[in-house]
Amino acid sequence: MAFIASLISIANPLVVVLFLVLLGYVLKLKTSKTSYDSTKVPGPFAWPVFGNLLSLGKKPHEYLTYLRSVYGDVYKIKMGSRDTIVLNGLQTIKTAMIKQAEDFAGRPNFYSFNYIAKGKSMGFSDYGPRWKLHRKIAQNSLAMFTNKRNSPIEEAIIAEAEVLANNFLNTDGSPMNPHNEIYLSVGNIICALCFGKRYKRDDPDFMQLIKNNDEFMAFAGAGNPVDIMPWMRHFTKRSFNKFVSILDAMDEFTMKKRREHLDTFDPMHLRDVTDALIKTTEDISEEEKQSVGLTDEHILITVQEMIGAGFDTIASTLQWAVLFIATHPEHQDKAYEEIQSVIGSERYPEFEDIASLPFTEACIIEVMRHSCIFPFALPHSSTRDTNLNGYEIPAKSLVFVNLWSVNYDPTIFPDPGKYDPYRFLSDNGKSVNRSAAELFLPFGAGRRKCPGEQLAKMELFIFFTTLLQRCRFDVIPGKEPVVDSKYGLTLKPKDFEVSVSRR
Ligand code: HEM
Repeated sequence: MAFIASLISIANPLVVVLFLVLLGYVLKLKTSKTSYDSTKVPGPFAWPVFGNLLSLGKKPHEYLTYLRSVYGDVYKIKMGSRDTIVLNGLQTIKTAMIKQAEDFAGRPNFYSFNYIAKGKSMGFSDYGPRWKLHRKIAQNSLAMFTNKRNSPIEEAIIAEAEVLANNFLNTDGSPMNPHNEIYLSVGNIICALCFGKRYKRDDPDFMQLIKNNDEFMAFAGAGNPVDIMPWMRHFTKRSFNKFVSILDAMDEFTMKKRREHLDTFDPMHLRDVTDALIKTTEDISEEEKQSVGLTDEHILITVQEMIGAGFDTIASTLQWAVLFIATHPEHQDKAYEEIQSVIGSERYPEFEDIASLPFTEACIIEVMRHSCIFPFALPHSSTRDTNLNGYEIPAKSLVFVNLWSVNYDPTIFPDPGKYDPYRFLSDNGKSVNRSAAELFLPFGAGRRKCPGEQLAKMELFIFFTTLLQRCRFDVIPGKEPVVDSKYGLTLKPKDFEVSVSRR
């Protein structure tokens, strides 16, 4: 009691009131009778106002995976005052995302989602007829340029991989951080896809796009507290306005590109995703659009989504790839020998080589498992009252899909912290073990599964194989990289340096 009296004498009355409310809350919890109901989702104690936020730590995916061992595959935490269901483990996540696909295909109504792509994004909008049509349009416009054999995008990736390998080799064995060059190359592929053009590194438009993207990632990666505690918008106005101004710059950039495209648009010759979307606005009838509430603005702004989703994801994965390969010279040499025996050094790798390079492909699959760049997919929401594994889940619950709990499940992948491509090779080592590769879900599953999977696989394979064909990556003695991640919108490796020499 003396402690409370001295607290009252020194503290701000508001803090004291808050303290007493918390104390009352804890005492009430301790004294109230708990009646056990097996259909109620279990979970840890949550504080008022902050819920479990303060326990998440710097690596929320690791903490939430630990909670799986206490509460099982389905449990509840509070993000601020918001109930959040966390789904863990391969079978439970597949049941929710595939068997009960409609029940869990929603997105939460986060405050910041109203501002991304002027609130007209496909990826951040809730499930329903408008989303379905929007998703179909996005998927078709991507597929037009990424699924075809000899697609122009494949040519652009091959050319850009050569640029990347040469720029690495130009460092002449001095210590280098691969981050910037990888970002510029991957950014150029997104530009080729969306705007039909690869840029010189110092082109002003290209530099603007990279700047916008960097700022967006830095801001969004730090998390928007207003999403889970909307009342905080009154205290974070200045930083939220900064976020909105970054989004405005991104809108302005895509509008400018759209105007340029409209000046030279030819419906018989679609050059890129922007053209494909312009044509879609003409092809779909007004009645169909109106019946679901989709506008031309929704359709055209989809290009911004491709840039946002297709840039950081692939660039982060490639950085991880360089890190793992430099720290595992035995795997690097084996992949190099495989590439030499199948492709040699006279021509550059193409996507169809993937079928003849099982070890190299296994190295990439293991990069995706180990790096787990999306530990929680994107936030989901339940679309109706439902039941999962015997637990009742109310409509509109915020749902986190813990993909990390799958990639790092030791019962599926023994010693999960080890980079081991052999996990994904068949016993005779002559082919990829496809069943093993299906034991984790890097692109999510079900209705919201990533529509960029095909492009991502093509890009990762061509960049990775070309780099290994041309370059040797070594760690720098005395400056060995720490294999660890920075938490953000995607998990990225902590900064590291390697040296590059010619093969
Ligand atoms: C290594 C590369 C990539 C990985 C690991 C990845 C992974 C993911 C994951 C886990 C999701 C969330 C799924 C969910 O919410 O359940 C997602 C969504 C999405 N991804 Fe990717 N992605 C990659 C590359 C790309 C690329 C290249 C594009 C497009 C150019 C793209 C476009 C999208 C879009 C638009 C969504 C939202 C889908 C929706 O809500 O319906 N992604 N991705």
